[in-house]
Amino acid sequence: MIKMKNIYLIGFMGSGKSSVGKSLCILLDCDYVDTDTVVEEKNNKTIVDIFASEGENAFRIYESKVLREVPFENCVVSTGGGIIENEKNVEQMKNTGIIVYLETSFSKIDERLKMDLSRPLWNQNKQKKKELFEKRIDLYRSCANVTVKTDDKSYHDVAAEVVSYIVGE
Ligand SMILES: Nc1ncnc2c1ncn2[C@@H]1O[C@H](COP(=O)(O)OP(=O)(O)OP(=O)(O)O)[C@@H](O)[C@H]1O
Ligand SMILES: O=C(O)C1=C[C@@H](O)[C@@H](O)[C@H](O)C1
Ligand SMILES: [Mg+2]
Repeated sequence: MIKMKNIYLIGFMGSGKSSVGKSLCILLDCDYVDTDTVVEEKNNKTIVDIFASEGENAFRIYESKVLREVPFENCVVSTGGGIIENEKNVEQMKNTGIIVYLETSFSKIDERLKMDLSRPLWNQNKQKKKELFEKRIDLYRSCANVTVKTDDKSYHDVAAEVVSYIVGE
């Protein structure tokens, strides 16, 4: 079996990292890790509960630890929206794979996450969400090897576009 570099999907909440990741790992027939899911499984708590009982900093420590434990090859990794806020996380993703930024507009994310209560940093006023979005855009752009716009595409189409970039690498 030919081994491939990891593919790390980054982007804001609701950009489709988890949805695209599942589709992508089927297309590439490789392993799959969703860092948010692993944090929840390891702690036996939802992300909402971790934020409420231990705070965001504790979540960030769990998240970085999970990233460090991901195998160094053959995985599609759907990351959490804030993983790029820690430079060491970015360094590790750069060293072990290709970073794919799923670029999505704020208005599209707002539409997708309208009823969502499972993301503590989305569950705050619109001004704060917008500020977080603006603050992170440059971080996502600066560390990405590949950027795929998602606004008017299904997540299957986004996954297929990622494959076309990877095959062309
Ligand atoms: N390309 C798309 N078209 C339409 N809906 C989408 C698309 N991508 C994701 N969604 C929807 O948006 C919601 C959030 O998607 P998803 O959980 O994959 O985002 P995420 O980037 O993993 O978010 P988080 O950073 O919080 O983990 C889901 O309801 C999903 O079905
Ligand atoms: O953007 C963020 O900071 C987050 C995104 C989600 O994937 C989760 O990692 C958590 O809700 C925090
Ligand atoms: Mg996700």
